[in-house]
Amino acid sequence: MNLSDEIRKQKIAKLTAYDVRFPTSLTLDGSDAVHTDPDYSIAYVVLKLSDSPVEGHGFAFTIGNGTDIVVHAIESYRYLVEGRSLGDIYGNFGKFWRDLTNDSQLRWLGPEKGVVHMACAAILNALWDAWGKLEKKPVWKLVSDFTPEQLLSVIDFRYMTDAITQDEALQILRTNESTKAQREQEILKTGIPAYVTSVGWMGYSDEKIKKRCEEGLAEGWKYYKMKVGVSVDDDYRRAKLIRSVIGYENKLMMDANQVWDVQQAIDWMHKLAEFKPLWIEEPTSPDDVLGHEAVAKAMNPLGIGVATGEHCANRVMFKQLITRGALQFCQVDGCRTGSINELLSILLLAAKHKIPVCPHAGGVGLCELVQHISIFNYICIAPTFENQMTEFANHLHEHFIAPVVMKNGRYHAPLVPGYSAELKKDSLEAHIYPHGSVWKELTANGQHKPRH
Ligand SMILES: C[C@H](O)[C@@H](O)CC(=O)C(=O)O
Ligand SMILES: [Mg+2]
Repeated sequence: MNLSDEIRKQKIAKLTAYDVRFPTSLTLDGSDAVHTDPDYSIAYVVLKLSDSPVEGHGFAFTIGNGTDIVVHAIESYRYLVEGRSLGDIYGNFGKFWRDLTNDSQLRWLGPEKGVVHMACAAILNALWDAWGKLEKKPVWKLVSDFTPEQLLSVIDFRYMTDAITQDEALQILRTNESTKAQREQEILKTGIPAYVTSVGWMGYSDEKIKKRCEEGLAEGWKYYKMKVGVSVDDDYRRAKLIRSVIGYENKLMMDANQVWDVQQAIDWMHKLAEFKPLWIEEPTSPDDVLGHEAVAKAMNPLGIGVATGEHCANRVMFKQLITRGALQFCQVDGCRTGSINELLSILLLAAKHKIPVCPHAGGVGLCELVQHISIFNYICIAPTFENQMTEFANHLHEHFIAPVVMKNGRYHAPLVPGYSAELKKDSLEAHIYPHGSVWKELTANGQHKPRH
């Protein structure tokens, strides 16, 4: 990896982690069949450097209670991060990724899954943010400018080589190399396609759903997602309502958030099939590869795909799902798997199998992150927008220093250096849990009761 001396000499001087929560449960933004009252939250990492005012900011997304556990886990990795030079980290990022995610004792809590993996993702996201800022590039541009060989060097291919070899990955990247510049110009002009989730959260009234769909149409949206899975009669009524507003020329997707047994998913979706959903998302347990495969087989004749990924812990799970034909839409998440290093291996595997990647972004800050992933995926790995769109949820963007820019239902490429992950100072301070001003006030007036 080519690194300037300026970058190489920096050390990570300090890692700080914060528990930051937003009270979205008050309005039921983000609610679904199983997460009925989420408070969108992040375990937020700030990395200070030894010889530069640049800071790396990153996070893992959570939905309230338990964010403190992720913060604690992040702090357990401090000894591997503080004092490390950036030359050492970025110079061989694949190796650093392995050092971090496979700490010989902490790995027992995963490995590469759950709270420890989310903690690693938050730290790695902050490192990518710092790298982008030091190179004065948004992260999508930083990664897109890598040569195929440099790109491969940040990936840990262990556990993937039976599904995709480094040579196959190199081939995919080399095939796209000569036309990268063209696609970069294209996305700078027109952005990338997106779909909107915030029209159909489970806790919204019919009136609110109708209004949100009408607003969506006026804003130029073509793809809409609704939550399903509590009552089939309610789902039927809501799907009919949404279709009556958006018509059949626009696309509708459905998300069950893991609520069903396998056969129940199949039966339920037969009842909703007349609304022609493009996909059913998370029909059953996120770990149930065979279950997803069975649902996919049953949905195929109905023209409905299976989408999943927001709860897929790592590349190994994606390997099972993709190679078994158990998903038709790959919903990688910017914080659950091990950041860009691991995402790259999943994107390459998806490209090998011609599976569209539609990153998950229903949360706080996820849209800010995943726009980078979709952009470099399009530029370097999967140069198509056929069924390949990025989720958008219209909440809490105002708290970020460089929020997403949406126009006509499309993300416009972020131009600010870094990973778009940095919170405004005031927002951070006000939302720190439980002592930030927002939480103090909600607790004092009885709108919030701590759950422990
Ligand atoms: C709890 C989250 O809001 C979840 O419902 C998001 C999700 O499933 C999605 O965006 O997709
Ligand atoms: Mg979902």
